[in-house]
Amino acid sequence: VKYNALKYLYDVEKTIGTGGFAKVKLATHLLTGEKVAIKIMNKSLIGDGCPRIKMELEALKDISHHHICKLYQVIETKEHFFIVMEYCSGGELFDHIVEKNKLSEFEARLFFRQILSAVAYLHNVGYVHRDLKPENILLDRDLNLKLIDFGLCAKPVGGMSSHLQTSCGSPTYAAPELIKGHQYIGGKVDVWSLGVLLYALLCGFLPFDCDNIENLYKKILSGKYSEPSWLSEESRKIIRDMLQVDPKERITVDELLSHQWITMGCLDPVTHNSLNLYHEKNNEVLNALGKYHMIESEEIWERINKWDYDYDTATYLLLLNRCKQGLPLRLSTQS
Ligand SMILES: COc1cccc(Nc2ncc(-c3ccc(C(=O)NCC(=O)Nc4ccccc4)cc3)c(OCC3CCNCC3)n2)c1
Repeated sequence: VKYNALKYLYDVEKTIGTGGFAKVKLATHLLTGEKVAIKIMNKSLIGDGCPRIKMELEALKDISHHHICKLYQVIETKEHFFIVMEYCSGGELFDHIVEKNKLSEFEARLFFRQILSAVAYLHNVGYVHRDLKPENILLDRDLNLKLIDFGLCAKPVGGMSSHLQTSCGSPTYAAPELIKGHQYIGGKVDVWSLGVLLYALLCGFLPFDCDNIENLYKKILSGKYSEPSWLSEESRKIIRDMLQVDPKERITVDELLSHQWITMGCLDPVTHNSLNLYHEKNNEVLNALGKYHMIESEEIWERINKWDYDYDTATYLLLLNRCKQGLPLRLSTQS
């Protein structure tokens, strides 16, 4: 199927993922030749004026963190939303763990610190993820982690403390209070999922797993899981701190940032700060764009600095990415 809205802008290639409402296609941004992931949603499937999509898109526009997949462009037509996102060429963390069976404590620490900084940043800007699982954690070409929210979960408007009723996310990683349908604090739900995630990284299998949902729920509500012999005392402790059934007993994200397991090996505490400057102005990229369009770079910046998430935004952000990796800035003329 050819999408007219993408013609002359992107060369759409294979499908790399399909979810409930959406499918994701690998594509090439024609002006820069960079790979992107385009999440295509059929409006008729989503119905009711798509408020959750609009909420997610507003969230994504606010988010700029080196461990969260970047939004490049949004195209809306009568029947579709096209969400152009950063493409992670390393695939899913899940496949990476499966292939390595389990990670050493050192490797798990490096990965987990990256996920923790992404979640801490999200909470700091007032969003809760609520669907943290290996399928939603991707790897870029340098094995840096990139958090995504493939499942399209709504984000709380009222920031962290608002009690959220809507339950979403896969039960395997879902906190006890979430599956009990109780009122819950979003941030605490993410900590439970982080605990399940770290357990999976260190053990190569899940703490609560079952062939049927009933027993899975019972196990999660019991909070009982096995501790394999190879787990160090510190690993057991941080997992225990996160997999507390009672949210009030559960460690907070802020406490996790400087947990002894996190800083082991003389590592600094994890920070929620992003390495990306918000709406960063980069003169090297502006000069390259100015030359290409034969316009003053200041005038280019006037357009870019509106952050309309149109093709210009995508081009600027893709070139900014290349510039930060020390790669040459190229603008293809065959567009
Ligand atoms: C090399 O082989 C491979 C193999 C597999 C993948 C790749 N690469 C690759 N890169 C990029 C994507 C992608 C990025 C963002 C979104 C998204 O929906 N963002 C929205 C979003 O992140 N909201 C949000 C985030 C944080 C807070 C609030 C809101 C969706 C998809 C991808 O997808 C494929 C799926 C497949 C099923 N499992 C999940 C990934 N795949 C490459």
